[in-house]
Amino acid sequence: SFSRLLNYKLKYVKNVRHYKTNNSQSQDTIFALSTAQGKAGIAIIRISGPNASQAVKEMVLKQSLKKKFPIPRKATGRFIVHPITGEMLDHGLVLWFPDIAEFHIHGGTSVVRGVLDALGSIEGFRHAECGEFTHRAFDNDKLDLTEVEGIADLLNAETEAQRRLALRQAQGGLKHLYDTWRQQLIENMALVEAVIDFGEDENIEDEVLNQVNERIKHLVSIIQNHMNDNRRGEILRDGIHVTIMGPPNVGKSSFLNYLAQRQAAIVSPIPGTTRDVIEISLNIGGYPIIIGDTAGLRKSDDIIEMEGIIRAKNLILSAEIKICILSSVDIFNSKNNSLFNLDPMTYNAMDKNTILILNKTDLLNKTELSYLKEIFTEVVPTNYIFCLSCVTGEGIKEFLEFFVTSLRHKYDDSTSQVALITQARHREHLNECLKGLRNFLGRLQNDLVLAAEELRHATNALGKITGRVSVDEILNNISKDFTNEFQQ
Ligand SMILES: Nc1nc2c(ncn2[C@@H]2O[C@H](COP(=O)(O)OP(=O)(O)OP(=O)(O)O)[C@@H](O)[C@H]2O)c(=O)[nH]1
Ligand SMILES: [K+]
Ligand SMILES: [Mg+2]
Repeated sequence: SFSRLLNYKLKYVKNVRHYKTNNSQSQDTIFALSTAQGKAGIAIIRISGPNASQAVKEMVLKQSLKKKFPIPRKATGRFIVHPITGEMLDHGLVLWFPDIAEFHIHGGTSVVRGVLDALGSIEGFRHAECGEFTHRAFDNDKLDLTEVEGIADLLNAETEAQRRLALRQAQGGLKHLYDTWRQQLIENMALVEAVIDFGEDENIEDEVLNQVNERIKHLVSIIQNHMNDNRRGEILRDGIHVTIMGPPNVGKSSFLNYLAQRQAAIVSPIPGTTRDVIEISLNIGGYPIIIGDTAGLRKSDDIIEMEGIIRAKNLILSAEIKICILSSVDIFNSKNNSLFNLDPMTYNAMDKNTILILNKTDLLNKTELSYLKEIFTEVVPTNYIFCLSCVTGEGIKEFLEFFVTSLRHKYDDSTSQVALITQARHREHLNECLKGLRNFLGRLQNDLVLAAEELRHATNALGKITGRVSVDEILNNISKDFTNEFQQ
């Protein structure tokens, strides 16, 4: 009956998650130095493949009185010898994880060379290609693409925020999410296909399709929510772009140098000193910041300065955070002029989220300063105004406290329930998936076959993120088995 067939189909797709690809390359036994090149206290050599245990047998057990194979996942101190000559190479720790052996040896160049050469002399063993261990883990379904990306990001992480983000992904945060969604899609697809192939009772059909409709609608809203993250993950992974802007000579380069704690940009009393964009990477409160100093904005006839201003404007447009610097003393002195003589180029580049810094406060007294702040607040579009001095450092601590708090507010990843999207690639495929699901919902009432095609498309898009086998393959298998069962 129809319901029996449905059950069968659902049972089948439950196993899809464990569907595996076979790869002949993974038959070789490979080895490599897993720790960094060069002299070090300890070096770790890893051996992986079907014959990995051979390395332990030939280099640890053969010449030893202790013939017992190491207990899995337990480090044991052993002599390591050359498999052919029997020459003693080192005394180190041997670890056995089924399919992978590790030798933890002394990190001297000659010791490492000796052990690697010895491994190479074992029949069927070869040195691993770059990234081959990870590749193999992917082929063996131990890691999916997002986990591989996470591990790469973990190696490159320079700040705490990047490390947290990468670790979450390396541990399967995204994989789990996308696999769950994909599984749901496949289940729903099986239902739709069952109706297409074997639907006979309109009541059951309607009931099944209504159910599918509801579930897909729900999933659409979940995916939308997931994507509605202000690109936090992607921005954190690449670094948060902060641009310093403002008129000439207000202390933009001085501010950059203060944050960098070095003379990264040239500072001089001559307006128009900075022309090229100067970008430096900083770790501010655990967040990766790429901060750019720019040419002072003003009308100019100098072609080099004009080019500098064009570059400044481009950087301002692409900034995630804009810091506008003005000179408090200049503004104070022009307080009777319209708009404080504020150049329209600078004024127009400001918006309500711009952080405004009134620099050079060491040249004003307290009364002048608080008066200035009070009247100036009315003129600018932002509420974030800080008074500081790049010469005395006064006020910079307060600015940094605010800055880190607002970074946490905007980019904190630890409050998110699920892992964050970290690459444009993920977003593209998710968009593709959403498109398919929306089309599916639109077509469900009119053309079931076309609708099913859209669902398949959406499922494939998710599979592309995790790098899992194409859905067509799975479904062909399902259909084949299903038809057999039906005919019996
Ligand atoms: N008194 C005082 N002088 C400052 C302060 N910050 C910068 N200056 C001086 O202001 C002048 C201009 O500083 P820069 O850092 O070159 O200013 P800029 O905005 O980068 O200038 P351009 O690159 O030419 O647009 C230099 O003589 C600095 O020493 C400050 O807080 N107090
Ligand atoms: K200057
Ligand atoms: Mg400058």
